[in-house]
Amino acid sequence: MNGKKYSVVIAGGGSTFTPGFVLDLIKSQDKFPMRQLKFYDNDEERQRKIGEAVKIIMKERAPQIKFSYTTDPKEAFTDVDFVMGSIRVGKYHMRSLDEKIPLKYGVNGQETTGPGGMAYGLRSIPAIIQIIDWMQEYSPNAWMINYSNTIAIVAEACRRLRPNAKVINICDMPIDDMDRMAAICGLDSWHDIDFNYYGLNHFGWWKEVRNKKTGEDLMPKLKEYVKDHGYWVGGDYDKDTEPSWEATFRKVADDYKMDPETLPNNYMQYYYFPQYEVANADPKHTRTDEIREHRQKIVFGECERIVKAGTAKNNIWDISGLHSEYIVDIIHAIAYNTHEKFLANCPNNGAISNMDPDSIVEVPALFGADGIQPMATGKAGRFQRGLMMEQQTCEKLVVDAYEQHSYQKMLQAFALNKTVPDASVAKKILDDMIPVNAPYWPELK
Ligand SMILES: NC(=O)c1ccc[n+]([C@@H]2O[C@H](COP(=O)([O-])OP(=O)(O)OC[C@H]3O[C@@H](n4cnc5c(N)ncnc54)[C@H](O)[C@@H]3O)[C@@H](O)[C@H]2O)c1
Ligand SMILES: O=P(O)(O)OC[C@H]1O[C@H](O[C@H]2[C@H](O)[C@@H](O)[C@@H](O)O[C@@H]2CO)[C@H](O)[C@@H](O)[C@@H]1O
Ligand SMILES: [Mn+2]
Repeated sequence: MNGKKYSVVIAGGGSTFTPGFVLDLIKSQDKFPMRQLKFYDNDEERQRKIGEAVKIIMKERAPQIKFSYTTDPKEAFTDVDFVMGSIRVGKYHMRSLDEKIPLKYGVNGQETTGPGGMAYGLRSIPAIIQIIDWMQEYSPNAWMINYSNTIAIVAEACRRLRPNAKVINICDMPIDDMDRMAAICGLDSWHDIDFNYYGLNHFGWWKEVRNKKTGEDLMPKLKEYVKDHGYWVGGDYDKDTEPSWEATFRKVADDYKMDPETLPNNYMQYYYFPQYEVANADPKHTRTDEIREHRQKIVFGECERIVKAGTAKNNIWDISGLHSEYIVDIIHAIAYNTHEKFLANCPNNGAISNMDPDSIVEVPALFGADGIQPMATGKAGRFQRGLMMEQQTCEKLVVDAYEQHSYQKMLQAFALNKTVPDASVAKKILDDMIPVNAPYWPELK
């Protein structure tokens, strides 16, 4: 340990994941000692509901850490070592439209994939760039660990618009999938697994999965299980897993059959089976509605209970999810220069030998004080490379649309996407999305 105590700001303090992240930071004071924790949000009321509960949590469990929350960027981003990006531009209101507008035209509506994911990505670009600029102005030595989606598009925008910024774009889906692989193989957690993985964000495959301790190749055992059950573990492991997530993890059994040489990221379902997605969607009740009825209700209800009770004793986050442990691991690796292996979304530069150097890819990387060192993953398979070239071109076209304020580029991004059957459908979806995204998108001409 270097004796230093760190200062962290969560951008998106009103995020449903904030309390869990805070509890994990508190739990990790031995490995990541802190002197200050701040929240920043542009929705004062939403953030206050979480902030007031966290104030009680901090007083009871970590009084040594100075806590505050603010909507003032200078106050938020001054004197910090790490910025955690957890914003949702347009909030759930816009996510609901990302999901429902495509479904009006028989196209799957989803948070980070298809037209919904591209719409979300275009909204996120200016907000993330702004946060990067505030960080660089007020705390020039800080690192930003960005979770804010659509990661693939945000990462391409960072590559183009802020190539030297200290930002790492991460995703916890492969970690969640590997935690399931560990459970399937009778191991404790994803920490017991070594792996070779490549792809784009929410669009990837495992080439190798091994027992980190013994070196045993776990792929045969996993393939035998996954072909029937996907990544669904069931029992105690999945006692709190929501029905739509159960369907996703079970669907991996079909995703896997598209290439039995590898194991798929569960997001492949949206690209392999778009007709299945539409057939099983309810245009009037999408994932956002489920979250409003579940995660958001639970999180804000628990914060209200804590404030009313005046204590955080026995709160629901004491056994926190995977989401935030992963982030704490990453921040620790950078703070203490451990060069541990995680996954990052970054410029390819040869990590996948037969993809363009300027592709944004999701690959294993060593995380340290100097940022990330992406690892060589070898060649993409012919099937995977074809899929990736199309998808990453869509992602690049969205950033073209942002930079050039171009309707044509955004239309091409939608029309090229594997989830959209016809350019005339792409146009209808885009024309419906433009007015509702006016507060967030550049004007597309
Ligand atoms: N990378 C990953 O694998 C991963 C995993 C889980 C969640 N996420 C992402 O984390 C983010 C938070 O998720 P959530 O469901 O908790 O969202 P949420 O809607 O509950 O909270 C997001 C917060 O961001 C705030 N916000 C929106 N625009 C802002 C801006 N310009 N500046 C400051 N604050 C702003 C909102 O007011 C809200 O309080 C989303 O982008 C989600 O997609 C990513
Ligand atoms: O529909 P949501 O909002 O529940 O989830 C969308 C997000 O799903 C993934 O994150 C999961 C994560 O994989 C899991 O370990 C746990 O932490 O829950 C997260 C949210 O459910 C995905 O990686 C994110 O990018 C999505 O935003
Ligand atoms: Mn993700």
